[in-house]
Amino acid sequence: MLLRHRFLTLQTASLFSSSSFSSSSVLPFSLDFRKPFSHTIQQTPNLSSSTTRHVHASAAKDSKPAISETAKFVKKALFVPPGVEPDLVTEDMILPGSNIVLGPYAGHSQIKQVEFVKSSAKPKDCPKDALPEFAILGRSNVGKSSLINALVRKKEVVLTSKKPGKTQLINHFLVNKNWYIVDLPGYGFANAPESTRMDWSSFTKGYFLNRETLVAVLLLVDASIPPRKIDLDCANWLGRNNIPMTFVFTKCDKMKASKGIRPDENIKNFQEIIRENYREPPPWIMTSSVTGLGRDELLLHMSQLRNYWDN
Ligand SMILES: Nc1nc2c(ncn2[C@@H]2O[C@H](COP(=O)(O)OP(=O)(O)OP(=O)(O)O)[C@@H](O)[C@H]2O)c(=O)[nH]1
Ligand SMILES: [Mg+2]
Repeated sequence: MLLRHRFLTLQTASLFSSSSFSSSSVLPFSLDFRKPFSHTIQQTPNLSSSTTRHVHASAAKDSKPAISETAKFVKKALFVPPGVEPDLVTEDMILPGSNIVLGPYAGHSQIKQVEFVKSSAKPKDCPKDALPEFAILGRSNVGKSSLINALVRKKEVVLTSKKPGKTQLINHFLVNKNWYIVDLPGYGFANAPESTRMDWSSFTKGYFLNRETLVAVLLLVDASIPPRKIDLDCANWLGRNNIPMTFVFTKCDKMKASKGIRPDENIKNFQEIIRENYREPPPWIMTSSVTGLGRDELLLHMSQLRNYWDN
């Protein structure tokens, strides 16, 4: 059994209902922590979900201020990690700009040291030292390499480019000598025919399916453009294959986004689709590699996933 299944598993549920994503082969999924930490929110959340009520009730009981705009924006579809009782979630446990509740497994999160280890052309060539790792996945040009540079606070640890397709190999970066960040090739080149767009999977498919040390995939989604089918197709593929993931919205600094739609609106629209199709909400977080938005929060989230995985 893959080690990552000790941490969390994505489960398939009923068929997609959204017409834009309807396909007989497309299945939604939900997050489901395995025992002994099975504190998931049970039903499809909406504005009046059980979690919301818990947040409100808890805040009222403790005479805390009313729920913040951020928490409202989260739309009450919280990601509750292992070790947290959903009934006891309070607003101050939610990471700003995300739906992620911080739990007891969160720990040391800052990056003190990072070193490039290797580029692998094939999944079987990846490091074999069994350290936990996070894969950075997303459409070409979404900002994968930039996010890694922002996380490690180095400008050029990873090459970035205006030209899509810069990252061609599986690149392993060792952090603090005990976990990896993995930069992957992007999928969905603009202008490429649909048939070749998902070719990334033939390259990285083996990696996702066989990498036992994969704690989670950070699936990057560009918040400066409206939701793309290919991103949801990718999320769906990961879900069907029980690969844990976190949605990381990038380019949230681009407030003058294309087509006059702002990042927060794009994210809300994306959330609407997610909420329609997922029984349990995956964790998601807003980031900007330009301003550093979400950096520390994402690292904290990664620390709780990693520490639980290590446990
Ligand atoms: N404004 C803004 N631009 C960004 C951000 N992140 C990345 N970019 C820009 O987006 C472009 C692509 O960034 P990369 O980090 O190279 O994207 P990538 O996903 O690694 O691309 P591939 O390796 O080709 O798949 C570059 O011009 C970056 O400067 C961000 O948070 N805000
Ligand atoms: Mg790149």
